[in-house]
Amino acid sequence: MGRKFIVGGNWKMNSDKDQIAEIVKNLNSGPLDPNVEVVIGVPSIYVAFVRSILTETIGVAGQNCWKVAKGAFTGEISAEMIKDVGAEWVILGHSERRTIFGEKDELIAEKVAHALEAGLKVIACIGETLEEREAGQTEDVVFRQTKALLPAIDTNWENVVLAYEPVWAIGTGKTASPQQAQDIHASLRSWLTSNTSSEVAENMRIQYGGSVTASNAKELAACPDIDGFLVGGASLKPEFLDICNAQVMC
Ligand SMILES: O=C(CO)COP(=O)(O)O
Repeated sequence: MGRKFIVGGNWKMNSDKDQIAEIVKNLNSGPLDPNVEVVIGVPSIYVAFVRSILTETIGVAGQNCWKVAKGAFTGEISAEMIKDVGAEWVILGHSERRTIFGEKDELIAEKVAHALEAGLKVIACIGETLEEREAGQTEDVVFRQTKALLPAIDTNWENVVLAYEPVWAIGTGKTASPQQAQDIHASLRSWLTSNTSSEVAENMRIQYGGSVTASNAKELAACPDIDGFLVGGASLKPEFLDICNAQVMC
């Protein structure tokens, strides 16, 4: 069986209740390709609201969580809480968490381990900065970021999706070319073969993220190792449906 295409929307810190009602109305009315899994990452405070109005065929994700279930961590939210209010997924290790909030590989691994233990599925993000790409370090960086996750994931690979998001392509309008993205996805898959198992590598869904829009989605979706997208800005717009349906339209 092939890998099921999976498209995530990452709303980041955007939207209010009125805008959410509008976006969800659009998603609920579709049409959505039944062969594509769709998940939307919403601000935690809106998870319950989104879950209550969104069609059950679309998953809901938190965009971050803390690494333990409960305790004296003022301002934090646990994986258990995200699950309790109806989300099935959490996005972890996003480059904005890494750069703005200083999250390191080790902390991200702890979060991934705990989220999986709590019963959430995880979209784990990796990706190089422009400086790292220009210094020829792209593979070193994404392999290092993925390696840090291995003990955290252990045998739980079926509940993990990897999102390759080159930092220089996020929110910049500068998409990786299909070839650039495909090259890294293929290298990651062969790294997974060597460092996990050929079964894990073959089944692992690797999303591409970074300025994905309805106009570049089809070409990217046609690449053999691109198994979906993680979409920021365009996930707030009606074109998100076209991105979700990109695979059937190519
Ligand atoms: O960060 C992203 C998704 O997680 C990508 O954001 P953009 O699609 O806005 O570039």
